[in-house]
Amino acid sequence: MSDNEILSVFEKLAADPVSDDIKSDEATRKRLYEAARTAMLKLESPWETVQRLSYLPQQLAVAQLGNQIKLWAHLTAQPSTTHALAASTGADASFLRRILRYAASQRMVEEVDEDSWRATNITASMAVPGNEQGIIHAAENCARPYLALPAYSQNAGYHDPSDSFHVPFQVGHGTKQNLFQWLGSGHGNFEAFNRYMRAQRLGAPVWLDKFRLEEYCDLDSKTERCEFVDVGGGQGHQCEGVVAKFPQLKGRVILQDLAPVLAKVLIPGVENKVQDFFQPQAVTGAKVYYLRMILHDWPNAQCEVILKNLVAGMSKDGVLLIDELVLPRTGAHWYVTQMDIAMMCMLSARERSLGEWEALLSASGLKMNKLVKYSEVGDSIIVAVPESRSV
Ligand SMILES: C[S@@+](CC[C@H](N)C(=O)[O-])C[C@H]1O[C@@H](n2cnc3c(N)ncnc32)[C@H](O)[C@@H]1O
Repeated sequence: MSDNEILSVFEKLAADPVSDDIKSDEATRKRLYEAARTAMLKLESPWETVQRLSYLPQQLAVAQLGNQIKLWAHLTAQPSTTHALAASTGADASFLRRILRYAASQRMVEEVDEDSWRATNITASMAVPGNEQGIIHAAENCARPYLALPAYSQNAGYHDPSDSFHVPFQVGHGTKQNLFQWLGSGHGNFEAFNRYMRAQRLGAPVWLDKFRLEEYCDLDSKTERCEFVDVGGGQGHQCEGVVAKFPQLKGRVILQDLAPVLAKVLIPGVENKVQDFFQPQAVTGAKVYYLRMILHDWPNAQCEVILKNLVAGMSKDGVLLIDELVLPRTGAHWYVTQMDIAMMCMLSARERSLGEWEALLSASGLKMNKLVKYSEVGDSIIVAVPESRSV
């Protein structure tokens, strides 16, 4: 293909609306997105690189501000003018024009004409309630720790942190508490954290679509036995999913987390039980203990405590389901690598490769029985059983 042909393909892609065929074919859309993203980065000049990196935090700040004044929601509802938006948001027109002009240059909105704007796919995405919470969580809880990584490392040495009380988080927020203590004692934005944890995988592949939970739970159980415990289950969305998928499930479904998290959660068919996972597990002998995005929050030493507490409470036929990312040996996706750095900065934690998972399980008295990968980027269910078990 000649340079001119390449140019016309890219220009057409940039100018035209995304075709319905591409929109309805997620695999092709993703391939195109990744290819265009890589191509853009390959084309970048040194000046463009420094501009992109230096002003990156502005995107997050403007995204949050637009949600604060419902700018994105107003524009998603209908195209509008600077003055009409000033009237509906309460912001000054001159201030708003500058925000909108920046947003248009990032395709967060589209500039139709002078002082005339309409929504893009990005405007609408920013206004989705779960994404709005993600933006607040990133801006208020995470951004300072990320930016503190160099200062922290210069002082602490350039190695993996291993203690959640000594990570960029403390430097960024000027605190001695770790993330969960800090959020739980009224700092930062706990509500945004909790609501984003619930929403962050909306639209992403769901483990229950690929993993056959019914092979591990007794759907017809007539006993009081607990069939499913979501350990550190947050707002209970996975318990909710289990109950919705298996309405016939008779056994108990239990949601565990810290008291402030469970305070406002009420899901029909799900029992709430306050449980600190660093303490012995109070619900013993359950069929399935499920941990989603828990172990990636902690360094190995704490993960071992969490896992050993579960092993001690497991009966002969119980299993542990670990719902986490598994890093490939090479070519990890940007979603996974940015999550890994987030875990490092916020909690001294990490995403893990297959070998790292196996080592952690073995150190905790467990072994991997099965691995079911349910997303392209590596979301997986690791089925683990006590090491002493024969299968
Ligand atoms: C990253 S969130 C994951 C929540 C949920 N499993 C999910 O997938 O959305 C980590 C959860 O661990 C909980 N947590 C933190 N420390 C805990 C502890 N010591 N005992 C029990 N839960 C804890 C938090 O309150 C939070 O709900």
